[in-house]
Amino acid sequence: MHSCLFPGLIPSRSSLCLPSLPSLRSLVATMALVSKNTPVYVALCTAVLSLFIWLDPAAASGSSAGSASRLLSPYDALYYLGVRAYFAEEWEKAAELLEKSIAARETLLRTRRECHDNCVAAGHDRLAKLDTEVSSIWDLWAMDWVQQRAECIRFCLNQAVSPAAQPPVSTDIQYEFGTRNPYNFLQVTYYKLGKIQKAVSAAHTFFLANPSHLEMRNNIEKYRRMPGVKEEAFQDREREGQKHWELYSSALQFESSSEWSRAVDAWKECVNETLRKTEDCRAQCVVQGQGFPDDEDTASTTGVFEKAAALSLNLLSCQQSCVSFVATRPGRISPLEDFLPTLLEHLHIAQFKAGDLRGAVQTLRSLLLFYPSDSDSLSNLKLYFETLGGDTEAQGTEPAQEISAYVKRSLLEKKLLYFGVENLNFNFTDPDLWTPEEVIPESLRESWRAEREKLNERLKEGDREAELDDSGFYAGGPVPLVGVTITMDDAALNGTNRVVLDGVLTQSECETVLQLATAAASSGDGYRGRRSPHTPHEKFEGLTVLRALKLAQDGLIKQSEAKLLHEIGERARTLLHSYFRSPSALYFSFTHLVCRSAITGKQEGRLDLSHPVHVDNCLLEPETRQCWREPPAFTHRDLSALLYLNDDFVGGDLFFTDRDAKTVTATVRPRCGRLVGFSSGPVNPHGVTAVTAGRRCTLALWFTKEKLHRDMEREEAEAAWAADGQSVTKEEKEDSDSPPTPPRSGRSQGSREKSKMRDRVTGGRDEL
Ligand SMILES: O=C(O)CCC(=O)C(=O)O
Ligand SMILES: [Fe+2]
Repeated sequence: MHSCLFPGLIPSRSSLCLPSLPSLRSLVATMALVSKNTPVYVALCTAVLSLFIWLDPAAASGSSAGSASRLLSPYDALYYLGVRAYFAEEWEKAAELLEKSIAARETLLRTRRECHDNCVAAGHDRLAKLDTEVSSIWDLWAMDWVQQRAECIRFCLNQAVSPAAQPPVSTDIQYEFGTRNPYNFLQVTYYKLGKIQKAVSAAHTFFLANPSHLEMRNNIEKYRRMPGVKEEAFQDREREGQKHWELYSSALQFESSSEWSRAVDAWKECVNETLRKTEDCRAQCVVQGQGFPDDEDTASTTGVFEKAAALSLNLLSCQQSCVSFVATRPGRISPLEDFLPTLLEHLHIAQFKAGDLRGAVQTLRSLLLFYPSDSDSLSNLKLYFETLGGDTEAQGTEPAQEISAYVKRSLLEKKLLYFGVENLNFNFTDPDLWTPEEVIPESLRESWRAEREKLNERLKEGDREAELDDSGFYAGGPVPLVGVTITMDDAALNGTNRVVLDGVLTQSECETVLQLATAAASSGDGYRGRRSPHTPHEKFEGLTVLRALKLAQDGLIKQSEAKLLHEIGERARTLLHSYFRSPSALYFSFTHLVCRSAITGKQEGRLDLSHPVHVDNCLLEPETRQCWREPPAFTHRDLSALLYLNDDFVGGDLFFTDRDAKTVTATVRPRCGRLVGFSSGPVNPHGVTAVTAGRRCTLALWFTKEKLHRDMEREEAEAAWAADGQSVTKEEKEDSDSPPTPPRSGRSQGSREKSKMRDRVTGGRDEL
């Protein structure tokens, strides 16, 4: 029941085409699983769900724990129903069910924690017998203890949670809630209901965990401009679970303003809150249940002890992973490394600065439990002792008890886990950097050493980027167009698979395309000027080839101008395909003519960028230098290109950086006919400096090696031209006299309608 409901959503989702479809990775993933039996399956699932809700009235109410007659409903079922109501545009119902599913999940997590805590002591009396008995009797007492604990937890959960809500939810649902996607649905739902304050807090809650979601960023900006929307409306509804991050930020702030005693308080609270949250997470591992490791064949052929070992290893691994869970900020993919030791490091320094030397010694001793031979910590300890003078009592301060217990328990878990890795084929990713070498089996250390050496090799100056670019492109091929020159290559641009070509457009071609941008912007069709999704100080206008075609059909621009836009894209593709010696065909993935204009009067003291540093096909995480090829990044983009049209503006330089998103490795000044090409992956983080005066126009192009991801809109424009008997690859003579023709296909019409919706809060597909 828990996993059968997703396919039911797919037909609704794809057929309704609502303006702001929350990105359900899981829905898309499940789409592949939809078989020809899907409608039956969907109907069955829906029927089962309705029956469940009918049998258990508490389900629809998402009732809270505490009374046997009103048991807690499964939050995933409520969520599915809420999403169904959303796609059926039943907004009241959607809001009610989505809220209930959020509340039911909160209650479930709280109940599990309570049951865990209530049952900690269950069966302890049996444990006392372990020392007194031997052999098989010993086993029986141990099993008795397990059963007592199990019975206690079962009883506790049954008091409050319906049986259907007790098994773990599917990973899809975990992902949905982990990425706060229910708030994405709620944002639209409340907007539709005219409940703007609630829409704002839902938008804000979602955006905090999805900071690169451009559509939501636009929505938030629109909300900010709405009369009556106050700053207080931007509330994080998940704030309760993120207290330690709030404390972390304020502690850092106190530190930077040298308010040491306030910093001490904030760091202490942050440590406590982090420990509390870790315990909470670990309790969930115990109560929600653990499956066997992946290899089910082994699990089914092995005996009781091996199964028990597999299960306990899974439990330990889940508990260890809480370190990463707690250390990952909302909206980040990776945890902050060494989180707890880092907090202690900050704390002891703040204590020292605030004059609490005894506290500083205690915290430093706690830190030394993680890194017993760290030379900086040891010399700090010496310094603290010296400062304390003869106060031997203070010098002898023991580490904090909870930290000692934490380290001791963690070490024991790691020992068991590494034993499993070495001898039982178990996979375990250690979330900590402080794990002492002696806990890690020698064979594992050996293979890590080899990997590290390989990486170090690669990190040697100059070698680094070239080694890591796996795009398949290989810069340095010929440039097959007369008049085009290579102005900067990899060496000049200080990177890999980057190029600047000049002379790709003539001055008059630049002027024509610039006029096209002006005409499109003032036509009221196509994209209207809207605030840049990247900065409030600039306006953003864009035009695709298909929209240009429509403007031409409506007689607002010349056909030849629309075709020129198309043709110069082809020119760029030919040049870059050859220069980068692309091993496969390159398809257009997305192209638009885009202008960024400084908003006058809003430029004073600007510190932001016109386009923040990013990588085109993955999500860059500068702290870890990782780049995640996953949505909302445009993961299918392989090659990026910018064909510049003018230089009469201030600012607006393109720059490349290192993966830290800070170290600028090359800068390119736009000018008419200059084409910059680069592979879209992690070797090429880039950004655009603020445009502080004038308008900067560019034809931005992205290519993909996968035909599946080619730009269908572009093909639609080509088909329309072909149907008219017009060539689309050659420049045409002017045809300003030809009468405007209506759009040719339903799909074109659809696109136009979409463009009209663009200014609404719920916005359309984001094409940036
Ligand atoms: O306009 C530019 O120079 C760069 C724009 C860009 O990086 C992008 O749109 O992804
Ligand atoms: Fe880019």
